Amino acid sequence: MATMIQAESVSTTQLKEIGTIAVQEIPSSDKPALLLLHGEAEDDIVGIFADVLGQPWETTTSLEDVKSGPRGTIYGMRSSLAVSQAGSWDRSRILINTHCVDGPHPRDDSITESCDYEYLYTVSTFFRRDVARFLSLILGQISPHRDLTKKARTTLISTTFPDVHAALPNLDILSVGADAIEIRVDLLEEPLPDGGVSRVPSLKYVGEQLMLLRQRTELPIIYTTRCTKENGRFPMDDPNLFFKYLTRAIQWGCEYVDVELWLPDDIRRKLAERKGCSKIISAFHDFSGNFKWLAPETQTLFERGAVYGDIVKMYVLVNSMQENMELEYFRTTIQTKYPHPPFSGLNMGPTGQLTRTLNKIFTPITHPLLPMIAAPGQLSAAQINSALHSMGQMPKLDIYGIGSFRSTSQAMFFEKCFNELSLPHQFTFAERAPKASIEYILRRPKFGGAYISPPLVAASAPYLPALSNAARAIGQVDTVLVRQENGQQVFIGDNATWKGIRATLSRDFVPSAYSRRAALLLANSEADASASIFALKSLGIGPVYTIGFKAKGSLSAEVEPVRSVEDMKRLEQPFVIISALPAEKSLLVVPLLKHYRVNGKNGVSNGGHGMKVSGKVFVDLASGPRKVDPLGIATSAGWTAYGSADVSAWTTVEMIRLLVGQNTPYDFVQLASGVGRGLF
Ligand SMILES: O=C1C[C@@](O)(C(=O)O)C[C@@H](O)[C@@H]1O
Repeated sequence: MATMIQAESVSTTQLKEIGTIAVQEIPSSDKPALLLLHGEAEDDIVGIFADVLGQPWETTTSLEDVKSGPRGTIYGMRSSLAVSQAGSWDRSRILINTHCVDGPHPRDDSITESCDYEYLYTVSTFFRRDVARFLSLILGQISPHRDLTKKARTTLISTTFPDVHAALPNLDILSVGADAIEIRVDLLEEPLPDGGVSRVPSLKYVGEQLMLLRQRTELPIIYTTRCTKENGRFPMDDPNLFFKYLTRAIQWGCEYVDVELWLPDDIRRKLAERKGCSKIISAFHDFSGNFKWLAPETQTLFERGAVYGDIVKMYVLVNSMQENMELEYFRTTIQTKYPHPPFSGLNMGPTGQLTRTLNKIFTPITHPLLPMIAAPGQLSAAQINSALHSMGQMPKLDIYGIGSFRSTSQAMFFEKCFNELSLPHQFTFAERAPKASIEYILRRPKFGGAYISPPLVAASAPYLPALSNAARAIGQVDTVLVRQENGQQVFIGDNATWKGIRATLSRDFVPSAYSRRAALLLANSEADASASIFALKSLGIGPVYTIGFKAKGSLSAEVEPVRSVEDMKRLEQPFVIISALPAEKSLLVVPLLKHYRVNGKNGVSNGGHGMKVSGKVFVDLASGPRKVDPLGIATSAGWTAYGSADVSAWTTVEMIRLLVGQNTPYDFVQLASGVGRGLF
C-alpha cells in the first residue's frame, strides 16, 4: 500500500541527519463512491467531476446499474429518471444534485432536499477549481478548519453586499489578510418583479449568490443568517426558516455555518448531526448593553454553545473600558477550563474596539471598499495590525529576502503586502553572497525570518540545527522562521516549495485523484526533484518513476529510475508528469507528453469496457527563456498543465503565512505581480 507523508510537524529537537520520516497509511477506501444527478443533456458535468476525482465514469438510466456497478466508477443519472426510482435508492453512494444555473432547466428544490449535497455551476464561465474545492471539502480530503486552528490569529471579512456581484471586482483586495469570508445571507436583497426587494431572499437567489462568491475566492466561506434581534434581517417568527437555509448551506458545501444560540435545541442538534464536513460557529450577540461577562450565566452560555459548536462566538455591546477587562478575564478563564472549542469573544461598539484587537479567533474585519460595516466598532485588518503594534503585541521585525536577482519581484510583493496590511515589519532584500552571509543575517538583532531563493542545502547550514520534517526530508531550506521556545529564540529551517507544488497539483484535482497513481519526474539531480517527490508523496501517489537521476535519500522508497526504453514500456501510465529540468532542457519532456497524450475532449479518454478514464496533470517547474513551449504542447495533448508561475505564487502565499502569519489570496499574489499570470 502507498504511504503518505505527515509533513506538518516541526521538530526542533531532531537534528538534521537523514532520519526516517513520519508516514501514515492511506485509508483503503480513498476512492469515493458518488452518484450525480444532472439535467437533461447536461451530463458533461459528470465527466468533469470524474476528471477532478481521477475516476472513471458512466451515465445510466437505472439505479439498479448504479448499485451493482464498481464503487470507484462515478455514475451520472438524469434527475427526472432518479426521481421516479427514488423509492429503491439504498444511499450506498453520496448523492449530489448538480444544477446548471445558466442552463435551460429550472431548479427543483424537492430534488435538492432528497440529495446529500447540491452543486450549482455556470457554463458560460466554468470554474473547475470550484469543483475541486467543493469535492475536496465534502469528501473530507481537506480540512480548512484544522488548518486555521493552527494559526495564532484568524480573521474573517464580513461582506455586507446586497448583491455579491458588487463585491467581485474588489474581492482579491478585500480579502487580503482574511482567513475566511462571511456571506451575510440576511443582508442579500433579491429584486422582485414589482421593483421592491424580498424580505427573505429565496433559496434560489441565495444559492446563486453563494456560487458566485465561491467561484471567485479560495477563502473558506462562513454562511450567516443573522436574526433581527442580533443586528441582522432574518425574521425570528419561524425557527424552521433558519433550519431550511442552514441545511442548504451544508448541502452547498460551505466550510462554516453560523448557528445562533437562541434557536431551539432540536434545530441546533439536527444541524450538528447533518453538518458533514462543514463546521458550526455557535453565535450569540447581546445588544442590550447590560451583559455581564463575569456573571455565572455567561459561562453557561459558552457551555451551551460548545455542545454543537466547533467555535463558540459571543459578541456583546458595551459602554465601558471595565467591560473590556472583564471580557479578557473571561477569555482566559474559559479557555483554561475548556481549551476546546475555540472561543471568539469581543465587545461591540467603539469602546469595545480594544477587544477586537485582542481576540484571536475569527475576528471580524471590514474594509474601506465595503458598502457598510457589519457591526458597530468593526476595524479593518490594517487597523488591527497598527493597534497591535502600538500596544507592543506585534513587534517590528526585519524580514529578509535572500536570493538572486530573479526573485526581486517576490521581494516587491512582500513590500506591497506589508503596506496593504499596515504591518510594522521592515522588508530587506539581500543579494546572496558567498558562504557565511546567511548566517550573518540570522544573527542581526531584529532578524524576524527570511525566504531564501534558490533554497539552501540543509546539510550545509550548521547554524540551522532545527528543521521542519519537510525541510529535513527534502534536504532544502527556503524559509527561515524565528520561534520562541522556553523563552529562547530558535531558528527553524522550513520548506514552502513543496506546499506550492502540492497546492498547484490540488487546484483542479482532489487529493485522492493522485492516490496510488504513477508519477513521472524529470530532473538533473535528486536535489532538484526532492520538493516534488515530497509533494507527490503527501498526496499518496503510487510509484514515482524518475528520468535523469536516481533517488538515494530519505524519500527514495517507491521511487524508481527509468533507464531504458524497455523500462519505459513496462511503466504504469503516469497520471502526473513533473519536469524539474532547467529551461534549456525543457524540450526533453515533449516526447513523453505526446506519447502519453490524453485523447478526447477535456482530457477525457475512453478506457474501454464503455468506461471513460480521467485526464492527467503536467507541471513544468522551469522558468526563463526556452526553445519550446511545453505548457502549450501539453495542453494541446490533453494535459492539465501548470507552469512555474503557478507554483511560485502558491509558494509565496505559504511563505507569507509562515513568516508573518497573514493570509494572502493566490489571486492577489497574481494580481499584485501585474504581469499576466505570473509573478516570477
Ligand atoms: O457575528 C458577527 C460579528 C459581527 O456582528 C461583528 O460584531 O463584527 C459582524 C457580523 O457580520 C458577524 O456575523
